[in-house]
Amino acid sequence: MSLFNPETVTCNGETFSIYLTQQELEERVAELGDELSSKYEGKNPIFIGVLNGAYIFLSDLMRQVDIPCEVDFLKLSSYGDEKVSSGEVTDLKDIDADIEDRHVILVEDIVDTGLSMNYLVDKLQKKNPESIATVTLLHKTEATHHDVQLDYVGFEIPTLFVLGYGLDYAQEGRNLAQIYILDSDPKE
Ligand SMILES: O=P(O)(O)OC[C@H]1O[C@H](OP(=O)(O)OP(=O)(O)O)[C@H](O)[C@@H]1O
Ligand SMILES: Nc1nc2[nH]cnc2c(=O)[nH]1
Repeated sequence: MSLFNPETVTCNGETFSIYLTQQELEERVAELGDELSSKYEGKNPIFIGVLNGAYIFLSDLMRQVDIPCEVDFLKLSSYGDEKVSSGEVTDLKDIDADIEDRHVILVEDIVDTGLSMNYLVDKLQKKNPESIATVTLLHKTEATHHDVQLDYVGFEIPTLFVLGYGLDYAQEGRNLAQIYILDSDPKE
């Protein structure tokens, strides 16, 4: 456990309260790792992490997977430094691996409107993988209005802005070991 896990944090002048503890995160990530290990036994899957937000979740998740597997990353941006989506996805970095005929496990930190996940599954399908499964640590169920394929979900959460465990507010707060939720409405 981290020695510094406060109940509330201030980030860029806004206050956030604890929502998911380090222990809750560890337990759920271990469950997801077990499920993936069973499902992909003998398939040598490639995990594709979506930078920046998914890097902490992905690194913890992969260490809970006990079968041979690989990793690569891509990067998009739709939020910039804001709390609401710009409504457009910008490609910032593609994967380097050849995923043709491979079993792909696409890993996101959060599905909010669903724009990014929808865009990514379409983009990766064009590279002719054998299969694509999606994993997201967090899903804002009521905020999702794009059609999304979600195969593994860590936690369903309300439509409020969250911070920590890889998720930022204007690039800060990714290093928090727990997940915090904004005390006021994100659009205020
Ligand atoms: O479902 P959506 O409304 O598309 O939102 C989800 C996306 O938003 C975040 O990315 P962001 O653009 O904030 O970049 P980051 O991961 O570098 O923080 C997150 O990592 C997802 O990719
Ligand atoms: N940090 C952060 N990024 C997001 N991207 C989409 N929704 C969110 C959110 O609630 N928090």
